Amino acid sequence: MTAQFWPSHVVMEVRNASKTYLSGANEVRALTDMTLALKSGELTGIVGPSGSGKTTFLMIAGLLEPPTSGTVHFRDQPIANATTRLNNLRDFRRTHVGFIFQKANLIPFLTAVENVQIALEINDVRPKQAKARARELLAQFGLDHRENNYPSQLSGGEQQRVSIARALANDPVMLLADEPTAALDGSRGRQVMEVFRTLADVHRVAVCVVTHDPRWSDIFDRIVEMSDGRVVEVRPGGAMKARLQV
Ligand SMILES: Nc1ncnc2c1ncn2[C@@H]1O[C@H](COP(=O)(O)OP(=O)(O)OP(=O)(O)O)[C@@H](O)[C@H]1O
Repeated sequence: MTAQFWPSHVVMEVRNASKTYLSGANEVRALTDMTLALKSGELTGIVGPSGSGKTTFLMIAGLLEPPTSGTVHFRDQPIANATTRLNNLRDFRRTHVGFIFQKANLIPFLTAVENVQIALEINDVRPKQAKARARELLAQFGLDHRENNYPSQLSGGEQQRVSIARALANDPVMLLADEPTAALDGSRGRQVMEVFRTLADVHRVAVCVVTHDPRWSDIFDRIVEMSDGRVVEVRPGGAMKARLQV
């Protein structure tokens, strides 16, 4: 039996969430009554025009922004709503959620290996083990020869790969990525998407990727299309279609 047929469960669910930002005197409605569950072992792509609320959804699902109304549930237990102090969930985020943003956001005065290592040490992994794990992760992304370089000495694509290694350091149950391949060339981009596919299939991580790039649609289980702060369509991606045809 292959991994993809193992039962999956809902890891994080955003329920009936709306989000309004204040922009000067104006209110901007970024999400309207959005419900979406992210399941273990599932690779979800989120697509939609600029300003449709994709990043806002990731921020709410990742407990970096509270919804204005609605709730976020972790394994069926409510974990956040409009009144939750998200600072109190910092430890929870560190141990359960991996984030990858458009920009790598590495710490400039730490080397590549130290940038990954620190994510482990914050979670009480001993320095020696943390370094070994960090080196292993960097090697997986073809960065073994770059581990002692500082971010300013790395290309944009290399920096992004370090940030992916950092996001995976603590074995998150959920990985949220916002345009992770935007700074990568085609083959590096595919390599990253294939890592996400493996994380979902083998490690049963719930992976959710915001992307504008139509080349990856074959690799997703499902594609969620957003428009104007709402989900307008959920369709099977290529991975799910391939399975249905087995
Ligand atoms: N911090 C903020 N303050 C004010 N308005 C915001 C803020 N963040 C997002 N918005 C607004 O909310 C709406 C949704 O933004 P969001 O970034 O979620 O869209 P997106 O689909 O991710 O866009 P893109 O593809 O351009 O990244 C937009 O109108 C945006 O301008």
